[in-house]
Amino acid sequence: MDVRYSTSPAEARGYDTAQLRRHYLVEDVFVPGAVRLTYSHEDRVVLGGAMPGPVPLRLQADDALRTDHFCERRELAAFCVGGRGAVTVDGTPYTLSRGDLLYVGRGAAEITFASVEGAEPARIYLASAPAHRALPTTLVRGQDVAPVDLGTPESANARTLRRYIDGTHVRSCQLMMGWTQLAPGSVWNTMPAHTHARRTECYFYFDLEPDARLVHLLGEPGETRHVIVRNEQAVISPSWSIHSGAATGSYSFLWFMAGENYRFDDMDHVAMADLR
Ligand SMILES: O=C(O)C(=O)C[C@H](O)C(=O)CO
Ligand SMILES: [Zn+2]
Repeated sequence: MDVRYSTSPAEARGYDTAQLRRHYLVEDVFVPGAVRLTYSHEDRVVLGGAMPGPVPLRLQADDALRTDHFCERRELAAFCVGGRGAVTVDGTPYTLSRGDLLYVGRGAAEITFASVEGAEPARIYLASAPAHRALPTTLVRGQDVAPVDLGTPESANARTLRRYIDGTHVRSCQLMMGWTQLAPGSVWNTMPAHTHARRTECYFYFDLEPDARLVHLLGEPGETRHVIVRNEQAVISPSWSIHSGAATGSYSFLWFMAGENYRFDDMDHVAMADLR
């Protein structure tokens, strides 16, 4: 497990490109035949990916957690980004197609990932946070999540947001998660920008063409920095950081949050005039 320490706004002001990337960018989310995880000390979230080949992959606890099982004291969301996957939780299999999400409650002991035979290998994005109680493992089909349209083509930020985990379809302790898809021709997400001092948020960008790049903005509103992101990479945003981006082509992203409070819309909005 790749471990990332928390960072402060004062430190981030002095980071060069390599330091910004080392602290905030997660480059290799999907590695064939592996589960790759990053543990962040920001709200103790874990993010990563599983890309099972013919052999099922087991989700291990890792020394960073010092528990017997990964979900012994945490909850997990597994979102199918591509292919068809089977996630088995304590003997119960759930089949996921692109756009489906499985929430796994605290206490699940044995979690494995497999690709469905004959289908394209599954790419399953993983997001996790500490949990104070056990809530039911729940499968959410993408088609059952209501879309909300945001932005306008004139502002190049027309996009559709789907909230998968916000207390409606799934009860969770801390995790809030969703999928935002940019409309053709629109490139900006989350602008005007916001922070939420109460929570860490991570973005996982996908559906970019191989040569396309996304400029992800982070940092305090008055001291922004950027990282250049390619397809299927993730960015960790500490609670004091904006999280916004524009790409050279169309894309999608998964966002998840964990920390204090459980209200999607308790953002601290940033006026355009305050961005630097
Ligand atoms: O497109 C957007 O705007 C988003 O998806 C915003 C995220 O959901 C977010 O930052 C929630 O705090
Ligand atoms: Zn946010």
